[in-house]
Formats: sequence, C-alpha cells, structure tokens
Amino acid sequence: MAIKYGRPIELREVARGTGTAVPHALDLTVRPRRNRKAEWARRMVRENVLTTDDLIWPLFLIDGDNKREPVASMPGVERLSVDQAVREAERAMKLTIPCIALFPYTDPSLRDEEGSEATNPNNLVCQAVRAIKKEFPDIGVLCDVALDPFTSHGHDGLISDGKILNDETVAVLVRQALVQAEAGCDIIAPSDMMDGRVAAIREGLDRAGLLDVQIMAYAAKYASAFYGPFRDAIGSAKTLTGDKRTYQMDSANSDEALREVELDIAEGADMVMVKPGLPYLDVVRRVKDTFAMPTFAYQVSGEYAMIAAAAGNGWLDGDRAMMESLLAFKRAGADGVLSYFAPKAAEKLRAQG
Ligand SMILES: NCC(=O)CCC(=O)O
Ligand SMILES: [Mg+2]
Repeated sequence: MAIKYGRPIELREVARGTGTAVPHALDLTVRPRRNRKAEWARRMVRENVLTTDDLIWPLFLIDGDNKREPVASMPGVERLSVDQAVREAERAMKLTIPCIALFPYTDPSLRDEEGSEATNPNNLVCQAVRAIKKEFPDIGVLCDVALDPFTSHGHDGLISDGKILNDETVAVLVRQALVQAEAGCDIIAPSDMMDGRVAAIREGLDRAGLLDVQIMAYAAKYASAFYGPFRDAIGSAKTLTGDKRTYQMDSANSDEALREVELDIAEGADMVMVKPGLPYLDVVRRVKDTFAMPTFAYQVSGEYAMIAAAAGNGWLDGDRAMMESLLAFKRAGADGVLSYFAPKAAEKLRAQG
C-alpha cells in the first residue's frame, strides 16, 4: 500500500463516514499541530537544543587595573583590564561555559605598520592568558591570530604598496601564535584569511613541542559589514584604511567556502569556523554536511548589536531573540557558537534548569 503523508493513498479516497463528533471537522488524518499542543509534547519532539557547552564567550581586553569600559556600539559589552577578565573567566567557569576568547584593545602608541606588538610575549593577550590560566586552569582559552588589533592601518597583515602581503604575513602570524601558545593558550584561532597560515602555524607549534595546542581556523571568513562594532571595541574602526576584500571572502560565494575549509582541514585545523553567523547559516550547513568536522559559527558584533539595540528600544523581546538566534546555529549544524551573548544565554539556560 502506497503511503503519502502518513496515510495510505488508497484510504485517502475513502470517505471517513458521516457524523464526526466535531461539526465542520476537516477530513485530515495528519494534523502536525498535535505535536505542538503542549509544552511537554513540544519538548518531546524537539530536534535541537542549546546548552552552555555550545558557547564560546569573546572578551575584550584593555590595559590598566580594575577597569571596565563600555563599548558604545555593543550595549552590555565592556573592555576589561586583565584582573577583570580573570573575574569574567570565573563567571564563565561557574556558568560552565567551556571556553573564552580574548581580543585586545591595543594602546594606539603600541600600534605600528608591522603590528609588532602582536609578537610581544608580554602583550595584553599573553598577560591575560597567563593570569586566567593561573587561577582557572580548567577553562579553555582561545586566542585570535591576526594583526588587525596591532597595526596602525587596521589590516590583518603586512602591507607593501597598498597590497596585503601573504607569505610575509604568515611568518609573523606563526610568531604571534607561538607567544600565545607559550603563554598557555589552548586554542589558536587564525582569523586573518592568509593562504597557508594553518599549515605554517601547525608546523611552528609542533616544532616548539606544543603538540596539544588546538587550531580553530576561521576557515570561511567573509568581508562583512557586520564587524563594525568589533572594530570600535578593538579601536581599529578609525584607523582602517580601505577594506579587507583581497583576503576575506566575497559574501556571494559558498562553493568557495568549501574549498577554503577543505584546505584548512588538510593543513591541520582541528576545528573550523564560519563567520559571520546568521547571514551565513547556509554555509554552516554545507560545511558540516560536507566535512563532518567540529564546526563553529561566530555570531559577530553587528549581529549582537542589532538584537541588543532593537531590544533596548523595546522593538523586540531581547532574551527571546537571543535564544532563538543561538538555537538557529544548532539547527544549521554548528557544534558551537562564539557569541557576546554567551554569559546572558548561559544564565538563562541555568534559570530554565
Ligand atoms: N577576529 C575576530 C573578529 O573579527 C570578530 C568580529 C566581530 O565580532 O564583529
Ligand atoms: Mg584559507
């Protein structure tokens, strides 16, 4: 008997008889709403869940002591001095958020053409890694590898005659990764989009005996308008000259994302990332289905700002929009999400039990 939509086709033609208990009842065998009739029923058929294990919390660092500075374009997000970052690491631990990510606001006096502060073993990021790991060795710490927080021109790489130099930049990125890993960072996350950097960093780490340091590659990172508030937060918005389209991806492409991801996996990436998040969920799904690798998405600053600003204006329910947006990443196949909402979402999950 052929089955279509849960009812044998032969029976579809058979009248259900007269005198149903409910007047004007439609002749429907299948009623999808039955599974949504109550909270317990909805819970029972739910396909995806968000847990605190899915969250990576990005923190912004600033020089100083006992300092917390609001980021104007990211309501609720602050730049933190190292001691305060340690307190937030403690909060992450208590909320069972597995991993935090660190991004520095570099003092303008320390920025130069080459981004040399990136390879200073005592830079703000390395200080924070050491301080956090000393107090909380059991929380994962992820460090970004790229030169943009450190260069006077705001680009992720070295420039000559207006061009971003690939291979010369990669050599500097390896040194940046090494100072971070030597400070105790668990996951090195190259976000620069230079070709060949994952292989070079892996080789550098291995040669230094840092065999267990993981690499989460920002494998498919798009040249996006949604990074605006992040550039405010790290202080590169004003200094950035031109745009990043010669190294970050064109938002029109998704086959290209698969080629980028494939290369990074071949070069030794342990985990891959798609960035931004919500506008690129199709890419997350393709990457997960194609490679079956641990796949992460970055819900970037502009995505955070849109929800936070609309909520601040009373235009939408901020908490619900936050949870819905985070769950969307799970539905798309992501294993986890980097999100500025991480602590708030974790608190909400905890309150829900
Ligand atoms: N490399 C990290 C980022 O560029 C973050 C972008 C954002 O949150 O907008
Ligand atoms: Mg690449």
